[in-house]
Amino acid sequence: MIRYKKLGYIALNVTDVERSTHFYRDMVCLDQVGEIKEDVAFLSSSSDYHNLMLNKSDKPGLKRIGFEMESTKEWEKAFELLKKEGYAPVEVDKEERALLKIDKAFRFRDPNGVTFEFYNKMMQRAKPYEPSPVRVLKLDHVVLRVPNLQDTVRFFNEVLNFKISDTRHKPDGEMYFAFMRCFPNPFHHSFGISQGDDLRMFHIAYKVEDINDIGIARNRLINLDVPVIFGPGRHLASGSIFMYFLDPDGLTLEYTQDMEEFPEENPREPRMLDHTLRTTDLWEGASDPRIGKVGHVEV
Ligand SMILES: CC(C)C(=O)/C=C/C(C(=O)O)=C(/O)C(=O)O
Ligand SMILES: [Fe+2]
Repeated sequence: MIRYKKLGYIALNVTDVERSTHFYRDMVCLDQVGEIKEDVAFLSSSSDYHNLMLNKSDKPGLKRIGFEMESTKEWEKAFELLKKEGYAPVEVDKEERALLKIDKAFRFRDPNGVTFEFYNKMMQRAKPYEPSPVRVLKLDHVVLRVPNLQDTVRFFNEVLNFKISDTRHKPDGEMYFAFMRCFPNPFHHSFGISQGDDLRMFHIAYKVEDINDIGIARNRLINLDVPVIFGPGRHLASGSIFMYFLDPDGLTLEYTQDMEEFPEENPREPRMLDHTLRTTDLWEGASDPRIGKVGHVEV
């Protein structure tokens, strides 16, 4: 069974790289790493060289999702496994790895055609990351909407060894959402998958230090007319306090805080959770219809 370190980075497509770089730097409070070159920007929320890559495209949304493996041995195991299972992993060439500041990497497509990159390690920055005024701790999770949830969950669980933390169900019992963690990373979900009519990125989330960061962020966003579209509230599934807002292209971002963690040995069983608003938000707030609307997935 293959083992992961964490959700490593997200590559987003944005319509105006400079505008989005300023937004992710000044409003989301990530570090811009290096200058914008050839319409590509890198931002970081840790000592990693980057956790967010911005690329120019007229279709804003997701380009790919990068996971860091626990070790080079696990990276090699993952490559062999995906080859054996017929997912045709392709190694990333030296020039691109130099741009991404990663050592070894391969890409493959999941059953929906979404590009995933698995890498063994990323260059670490000497300069400490000192987020301010919103204390962002890490890239936390990404959520996709897919046309076939059952097959997608099966692939991530049975082939890729992601664990199911919880699922949500309609009144007739049908599953419509799965929260998955990249084993043995303890956090409740680094990857969420929702049943949808089409393939779309729903949101990406950054973890912040505490409730003060959510309050500070809310006022800063509202003062600059950035749409805050849901929250603050508390999700029942992970137990986290959340707040969702929109980036300049209308992509949905979430700040999250205080998510449940699972032990590697003897974790609790996944729960079947209902579809009610109270399960989505224990504080019963309403979400704005713009949530998750923009999020083209490059396939
Ligand atoms: C709206 C979905 C179905 C939901 O319940 C979301 C919950 C959580 C959580 O429990 O943390 C998320 O972070 C999320 O999917 O955004
Ligand atoms: Fe989320």
